[in-house]
Amino acid sequence: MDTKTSPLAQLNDPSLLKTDGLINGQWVAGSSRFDVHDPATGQKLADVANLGPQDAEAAIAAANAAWPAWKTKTAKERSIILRKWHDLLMANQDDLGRIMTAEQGKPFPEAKGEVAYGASFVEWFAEEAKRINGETLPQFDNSRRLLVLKQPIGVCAAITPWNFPLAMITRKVAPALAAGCPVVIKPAELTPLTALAVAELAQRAGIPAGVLNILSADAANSIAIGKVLCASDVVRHISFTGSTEVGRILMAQSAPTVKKMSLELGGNAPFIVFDDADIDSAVEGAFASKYRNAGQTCVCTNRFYVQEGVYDEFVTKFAARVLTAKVGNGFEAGVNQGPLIEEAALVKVQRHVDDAIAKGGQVVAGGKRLSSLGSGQFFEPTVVAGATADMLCAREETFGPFAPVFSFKTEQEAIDAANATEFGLASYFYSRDVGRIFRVSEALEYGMVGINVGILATEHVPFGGVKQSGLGREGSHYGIDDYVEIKYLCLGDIQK
Ligand SMILES: NC(=O)c1ccc[n+]([C@@H]2O[C@H](COP(=O)([O-])OP(=O)(O)OC[C@H]3O[C@@H](n4cnc5c(N)ncnc54)[C@H](O)[C@@H]3O)[C@@H](O)[C@H]2O)c1
Ligand SMILES: O=C[C@H](O)CS(=O)(=O)O
Repeated sequence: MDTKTSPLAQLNDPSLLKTDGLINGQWVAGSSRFDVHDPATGQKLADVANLGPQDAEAAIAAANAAWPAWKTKTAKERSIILRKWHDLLMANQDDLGRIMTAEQGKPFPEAKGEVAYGASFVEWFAEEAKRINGETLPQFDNSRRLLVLKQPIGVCAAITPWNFPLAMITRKVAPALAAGCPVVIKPAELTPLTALAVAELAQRAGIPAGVLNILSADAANSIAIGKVLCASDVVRHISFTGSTEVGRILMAQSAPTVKKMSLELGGNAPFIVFDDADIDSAVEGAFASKYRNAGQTCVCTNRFYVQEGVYDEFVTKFAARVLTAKVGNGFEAGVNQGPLIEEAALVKVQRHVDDAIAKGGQVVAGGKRLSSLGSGQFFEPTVVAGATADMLCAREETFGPFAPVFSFKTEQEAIDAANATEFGLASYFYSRDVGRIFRVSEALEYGMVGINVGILATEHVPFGGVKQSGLGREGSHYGIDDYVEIKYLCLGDIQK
C-alpha cells in the first residue's frame, strides 16, 4: 500500500485492515495472494490471501466443530453477542466506510450509509434470535401431545457480491448466527477488505472461533471453493447473492446434496410513471432508484416507462435532474456518482447506450465514458429518450448509470411491458389513483413493488424476488426461516 496516497492510510484503527482469510479464529495467509485495487484511481490497495479448496474444507470442518457449542448457547446469549457486533460495526462506521469506498468506489457518505444498513440486520436478528418459537398442535388422540420445534439447520455457506460488500454479508450471517448456525463466507474478490474488517469486529464481539469463517479468494479460486461448498454434505444451506447465471450454477452443483438455498439474483426493474403521478416526486424517485451506487444495485431501475401525456415533461425534468449529478472519486466532497467496479462494467454500459442510439434513441443527458477522469472507470449518468422494446437495455440488466425511457399509452400496456422479463426482483410505479395502485401492484410479477418511492429496502421488510431473480427472502421476520429446520414431535402414552 502506498502509505502516502492510499485512502487506507487514514484509518482511525489500522488494525481493521485485514488481508488474510479467517479460519477457526486464525488469520490464514494462503499459498498465494491477489491484488485489490481502488476503482477510482486504479491504485493497488493491498494483496490478499488467495485461499483455495483445501482451505474451504478446513473452514467447513472448523464450522462443524464449532456448531454444537454455538447452537447450545441460549438465544439470549447469541443475541447479546450479535448486539455487541452491531455496536462495533457502528462504532467503526467511518473506517468501514473508508475501506468500502476505497475498494468498491461508492461515495463515502453512501458507504457509511451501507455500514449502518448492514449493521441494522445484525441489530434486527439480535432480537429475532429470541423469537424463534415452536408451537404445540391440537392432538388427534388424547394419549398424545404434538409439538413443533425449530432447530438450526447446520453449517451454512454464504457467497456474496461486490456491490454491497458489507450489507450482503450481514444480511445472511446475522440470521444464520441468530438461529444457531456457523457460517463459511466467500466474499467477492473485488471487495474482500470490507468483509475481512467485518470479521475482525465479529471476533472482537465474541463470536467464537469457527463460528464465522472468511475465505478470501480470486475469481478462479472462488469457483473452486464454490464447488467444495456445494459438494459438501456438511454444508446444509447455501445463501448466494449475485448474478442469475452464477445462481443457476450453484443450484446445479448443490443438487446432489439436496441443500436448502437462498438466492438473491439479478434484476430488471421497471419504473412506471402514469399520467396521474406527481411528476416532480417521480423524478426524484427515478434519480434515487437509477443512480444509487452508480446504478450498480440489483434493485436499480433498468427500464423507465412513462405514459404519453406526461412523457415530455418527465424526460425534460429527469434529464435536468441527472445533469446535476457530480461524478468523481468517492472521497471528494459532493460527489454522488463514483466509478464503475471494473472495465467489463463500463464496456457493458457503453454497449447498451450505443445499441439504444443505433436503434433510434435520443441522448438527453450524458452518454459517454469519462476516460480522462482518474482510473478512467467513470461513466456519465445517462438518459436516452425514445427507447424501444428491441433494445438490449429492455431485456438485459445494465448494472450501470444508464436510464432508457420508454413511452406507453394504456395501463395494461405498461403492465405487460414491465412483466416481459424472466426477472422479478424490484419494480416501481408512480400514481395517485388508489384503484390503479391496487390493480398495478397486484398485476406486477415482482417480489417487491415501490409505489411513489424509488428506494424500498430496510432491515425489517422481506427482500427478494420471484421468477429468475431468486428464492427466499432476506431481512424481516421471514429472514430467519431459511436457517431453521422444522421438527414435528409426536408424544404418546400420555394417559399412562
Ligand atoms: N438480489 C440481490 O439482492 C442482489 C444483490 C446484489 C447483486 N445482485 C446481482 O449480482 C450481479 C452483480 O454482482 P456480481 O458481479 O458480483 O455477481 P457474480 O455472480 O459474478 O458474483 C457474485 C459472487 O459469486 C462468486 N462467484 C462467481 N462465479 C462463481 C462460481 N462459479 N462459483 C462460486 N462462486 C462464484 C463471485 O466471486 C462473487 O463472490 C448482478 O446481476 C446483480 O443484480 C443481486
Ligand atoms: O443490490 C443489492 C442490494 O440488495 C440493494 S439494497 O440496498 O438492499 O436495496
